[in-house]
Amino acid sequence: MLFRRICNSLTRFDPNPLLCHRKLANPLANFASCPQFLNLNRFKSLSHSSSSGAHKSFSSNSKMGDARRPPAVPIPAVETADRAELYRALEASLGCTFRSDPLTPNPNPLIIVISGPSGVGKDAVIKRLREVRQGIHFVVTVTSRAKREGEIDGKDYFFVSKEEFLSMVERNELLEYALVYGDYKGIPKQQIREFMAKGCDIVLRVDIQGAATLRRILRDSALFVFLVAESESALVKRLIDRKTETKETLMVRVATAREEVKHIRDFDYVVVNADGKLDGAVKLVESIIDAEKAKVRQRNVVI
Ligand SMILES: Nc1ncnc2c1ncn2[C@@H]1O[C@H](COP(=O)(O)OP(=O)(O)OP(=O)(O)O)[C@@H](O)[C@H]1O
Repeated sequence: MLFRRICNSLTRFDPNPLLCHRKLANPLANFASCPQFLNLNRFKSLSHSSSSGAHKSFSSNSKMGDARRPPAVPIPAVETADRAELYRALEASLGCTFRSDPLTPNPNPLIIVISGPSGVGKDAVIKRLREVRQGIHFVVTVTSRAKREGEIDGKDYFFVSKEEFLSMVERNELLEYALVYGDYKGIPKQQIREFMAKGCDIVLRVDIQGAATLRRILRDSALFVFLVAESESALVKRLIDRKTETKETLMVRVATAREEVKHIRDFDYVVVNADGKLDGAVKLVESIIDAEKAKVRQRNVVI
């Protein structure tokens, strides 16, 4: 008898719940809504429309207790009913159709600022990160410094004259710029906008001074990662081995590096790039990005 009643109530509903968009004919009128699922939908629509881009939490009015009310339509025994049968019975009992679109919006594109003392391995980490991770765009900075051997214009930097650089500053085309060791370096805004619009995460490589300026401009809307070597001695050896410095610039870079480590507190994360362990450092940076993507309250950057 009970079994026949269940069958009768189930046959009144669309046999394919995944294609059923209309409101199910619910035999129990007072079960016209299902608060717990309406709350999920509210969560979705709030998140999608939110100007802050932050994920919203469930409504505090959520009556989770409703889910534990005795089902209005009998639910078949889980041991004997097949999945489709149970699914339809749950929909019928709750009086709504289960939606299959994602419950959470896509995470916001991130701006990841990677900084650290000279010679710590910023370029090396970013180069490897780009090899192993999809969907990130490394912003090519504009610089007035001379090209080093092996560097490619438009790939490593955009090399421009001092005059050209200063006219970009006048046209407000740079997010941030600075005079570093006698040369100008700046971040073109347009490139960031273009790639964020495509959904890419943006990686910015800046020195400590640049990171401090970016922090003032972007505040918590960007992610700041500080790279360090495992020790001061390792950092100095790395700079010497790179063979790109004169003895004068080497002195300046080493002296500056000692000061720069003190700025670590202005960053969100610190990553040790230990000698011979470049991949480990890159993995940690990737984990940080992944964790940021899973955050309920997303960073939301506007350039
Ligand atoms: N984990 C590592 N182990 C060994 N060598 C490394 C490691 N990371 C980077 N290096 C080497 O250290 C040197 C400095 O690295 P890199 O040029 O990437 O530093 P940087 O922080 O970008 O420096 P700068 O700010 O002066 O441009 C390079 O020769 C690089 O190959």
